[in-house]
Amino acid sequence: MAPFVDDPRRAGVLLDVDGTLAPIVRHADDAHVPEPTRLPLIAIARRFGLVACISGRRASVARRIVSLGSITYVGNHGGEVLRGGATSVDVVPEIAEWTGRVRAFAKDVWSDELLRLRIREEDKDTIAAYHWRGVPDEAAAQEAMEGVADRARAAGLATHWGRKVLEVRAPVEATKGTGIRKLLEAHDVDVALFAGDDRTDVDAFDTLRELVAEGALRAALCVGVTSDETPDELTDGADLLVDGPVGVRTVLEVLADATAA
Ligand SMILES: O=P(O)(O)OC[C@H]1O[C@H](O[C@H]2O[C@H](CO)[C@@H](O)[C@H](O)[C@H]2O)[C@H](O)[C@@H](O)[C@@H]1O
Repeated sequence: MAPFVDDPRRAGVLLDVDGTLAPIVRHADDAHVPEPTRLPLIAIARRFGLVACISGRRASVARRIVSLGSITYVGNHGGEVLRGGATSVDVVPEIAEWTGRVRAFAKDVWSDELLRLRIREEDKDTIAAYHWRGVPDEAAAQEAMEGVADRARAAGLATHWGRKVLEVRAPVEATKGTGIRKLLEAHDVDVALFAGDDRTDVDAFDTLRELVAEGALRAALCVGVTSDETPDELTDGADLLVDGPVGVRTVLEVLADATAA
């Protein structure tokens, strides 16, 4: 932690939201960041050169979940950004062009069978997400989602699997890594850490390491947040593993306490 707390104004703290700041819950709409996590987050947001959330959520929804308006939110896995204090979201134009096709696919693919399996849709504007956490038969739901993913790819769309969620997206290169790269180009920091719990977060790890190799960062720290659903690639890619959102809270408290003076 020394490179981060020695000169916090030259350090970036980048955080995933669901499963990292906000505990995983059955219904996506119920997610929130607990107050004991928000408190050190608010403290470091005042002291560090860059604090941002890099989420698979829409940027505006991520801001609602975290409930801190002063920091920047990169949303939809790098597809959009809501800057600190801003009221409008910037969407990657090439992705925005696909919104109509993603929506048309989502309408076309929806069926009585998906309804019977109790699969839940999440409309993320440029992304259609399908959730099956806690449905009566999760295995059957996941199998049905394999069919949806096949159809999406056949329609020229991209698919991404997360924690009991399938996402159908534009076939445009946008990841948490591309979002972080753009963000760091606009912020003069020497070191950055990222904490995340899912496959999409490994892109962020990779980009931080690329930035170190390119000389754009002096050091990076990749924090993997573990659960009973941790993908192997996240464990393999992490420099440090912490146990769930409570472990992340501890990291934030360490950063806040060490920079309090
Ligand atoms: O990148 P993140 O901020 O971690 O967002 C990833 C996805 O998070 C949400 O889904 C996940 O959290 C839900 C609430 O705890 C949970 O019910 C679900 O099973 C998880 O997959 C969100 O709904 C997705 O849109 C995000 O892509």
